[in-house]
Amino acid sequence: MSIRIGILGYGNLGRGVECAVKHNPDLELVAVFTRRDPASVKILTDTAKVYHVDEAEKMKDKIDVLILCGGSATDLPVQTPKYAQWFNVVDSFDTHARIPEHFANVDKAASESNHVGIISVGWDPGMFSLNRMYANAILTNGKDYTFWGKGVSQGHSDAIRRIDGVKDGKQYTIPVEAALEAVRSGQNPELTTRQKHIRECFVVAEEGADLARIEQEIKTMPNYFDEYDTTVHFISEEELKRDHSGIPHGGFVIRTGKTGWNDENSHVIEYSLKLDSNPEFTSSVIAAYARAAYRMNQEGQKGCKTVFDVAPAYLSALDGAELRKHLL
Ligand SMILES: NC(=O)C1=CN([C@@H]2O[C@H](COP(=O)(O)OP(=O)(O)OC[C@H]3O[C@@H](n4cnc5c(N)ncnc54)[C@H](OP(=O)(O)O)[C@@H]3O)[C@@H](O)[C@H]2O)C=CC1
Ligand SMILES: N[C@@H](C[C@H]1CC(C(=O)O)=NO1)C(=O)O
Repeated sequence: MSIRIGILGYGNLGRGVECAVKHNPDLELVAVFTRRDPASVKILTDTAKVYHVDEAEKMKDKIDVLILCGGSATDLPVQTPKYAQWFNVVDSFDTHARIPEHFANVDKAASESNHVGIISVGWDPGMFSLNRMYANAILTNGKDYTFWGKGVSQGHSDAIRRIDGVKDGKQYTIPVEAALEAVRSGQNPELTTRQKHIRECFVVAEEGADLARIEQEIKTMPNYFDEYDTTVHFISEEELKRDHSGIPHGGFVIRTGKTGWNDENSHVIEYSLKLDSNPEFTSSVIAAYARAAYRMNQEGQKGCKTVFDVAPAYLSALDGAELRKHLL
């Protein structure tokens, strides 16, 4: 029997999840929920329907896992705990500084309703988090670094679009070459947040909007831009569509460490991603964790989980001997 999936929020990530479900034969898309007029939202899966979010609770017995695809800046802090009352949920919440608060809110709702809520699923947080954790557990005497880009951060782009007077926008994260070089050459440098990345924003402003205010709001935005050197370019909708239509990204986690009685041996662990489509890759991770959420709940588990709490076998559509073929 297929695992019945619902999507709440139909943007880049929502479209990516719809596509990821197609690539997972044991998953079936049942419904897409939106805050907009459902008639205005066109999906590509003809066996599913679009509903207004107000209809979601009525479908709690028709959906095994609801995937929250809203923005982290303002949507998920409200939506994930709300819908965890009625569903197993998975989200991609990535406002790193607010994850503890989000975890507590989702854990309360999911525990009380006997559901599983897996938060902060994707690549960072998500797969990069897992690899940082593995590397630190293995090379206890070491140092690690995370670099992203050059690519489009969906979280930062969503945060820009939420600013009053912004019609559309995209944010590129760009690693600082000197920092990359110092890490790769094994200098183990101490680097501040500002020394590792710069952020470049391309913004389409509403007619008559106060551009200086928008630029200031972006540059001083806590948890997103205030610790970075950020540039803001105001462009037309046509230019954004023509020059910035893709959502590529990537990056890597690297940890160097030493072993031996006198630290005589050095080791390097590296995990890297090169993504044509940030949303489609993120959605592929989410689809695997939706499978896990369903299975864990079927075993009687409940409450909020992160990628650290999910045994890898829950993620795979394979089991038993087929799964163990990955050991070979
Ligand atoms: N952990 C990780 O590694 C990653 C996390 N993310 C997270 O995913 C979040 C979502 O990113 P993304 O999907 O790019 O954000 P979008 O801005 O594309 O979508 C966010 C929400 O906005 C609404 N929306 C989308 N398009 C429109 C439109 N044309 N008009 C009006 N409303 C619209 C949708 O809700 P509705 O349908 O209800 O209107 C949608 O759920 C990011 O904020 C980021 O935090 C992303 C990538 C990686
Ligand atoms: N959550 C990020 C995924 C990675 C990319 C990123 C950044 O460019 O700052 N941080 O984490 C996203 O929304 O794209």
